[in-house]
Amino acid sequence: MDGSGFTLTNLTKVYSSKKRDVLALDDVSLAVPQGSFTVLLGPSGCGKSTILRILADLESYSAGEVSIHGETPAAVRKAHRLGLALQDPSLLPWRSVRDNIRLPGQVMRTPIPQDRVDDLIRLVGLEGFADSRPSQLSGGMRQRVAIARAIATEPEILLLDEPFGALDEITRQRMNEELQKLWSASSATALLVTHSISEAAFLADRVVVMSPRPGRIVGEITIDFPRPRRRELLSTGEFHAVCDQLSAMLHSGTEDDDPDDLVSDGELAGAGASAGPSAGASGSAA
Ligand SMILES: Nc1ncnc2c1ncn2[C@@H]1O[C@H](COP(=O)(O)OP(=O)(O)OP(=O)(O)O)[C@@H](O)[C@H]1O
Repeated sequence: MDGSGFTLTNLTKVYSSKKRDVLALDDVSLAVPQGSFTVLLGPSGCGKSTILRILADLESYSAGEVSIHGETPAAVRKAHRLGLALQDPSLLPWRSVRDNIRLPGQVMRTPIPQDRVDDLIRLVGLEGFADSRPSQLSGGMRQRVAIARAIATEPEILLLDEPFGALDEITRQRMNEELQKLWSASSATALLVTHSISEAAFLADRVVVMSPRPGRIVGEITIDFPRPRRRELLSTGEFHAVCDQLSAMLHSGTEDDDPDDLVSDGELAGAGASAGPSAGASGSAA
């Protein structure tokens, strides 16, 4: 391990099909410091999930370089050093809460000790539900199981794709406080994608703002509200100021947005070959 966290260098992703090519990421460069909590914020279609899927080795990329703690995404995935939670919790319906949380240990052939599984169930507030099936849980409870499963093997890297996107505002905020607690107790490098400005400002050490068509980074803000952050933070002037700054960045990235995300082969060839750093303003807030 080289202590460098994640590094994306001039990353370009083109989704190709017979009908058309979509330039989903255009020359994206990003460094996520080890042990940090970074949030990718942007509107729908800006390529947030594509970045996350590339890091998780679920998607290939067209040009550029990706390094996770000095290694390729494939090497990190094969070594089971990654925890992943997606918008759809994708639990195994025939397994109990306890057995879903134990699953990654079984895949790794390194069983998770029973007392750790019990601790995780307590940590995510599901005491009394260890033997329940996913169908007997609410959406928020299922997401808590998914988060517990993602951190069960104490992964070095935690990738979270809008894990609470389908939840109501109050449950979502509570889950964000829990997630922050769980992450703070670990040493994981976390990357979460969202289109919620307040969620980004609440959770992140650093918010990276993206714009769509093609997906690119338009700026970033360091957020240094002390932790643990509690919901009272949401009503402070400082928090609103950070949200305003993020909102301005988001809008600056979409003002001259071309709604046509289709590009010609010639443009794609140029995009793949260009090697300049992403456009980016950087600032410090709070
Ligand atoms: N498998 C695919 N085939 C073709 N195009 C795709 C595919 N996946 C994503 N795209 C396109 O790539 C672009 C980026 O998609 P991506 O899902 O990464 O965006 P996102 O920012 O995560 O959006 P959302 O917030 O809606 O999930 C979009 O234009 C999308 O239509």
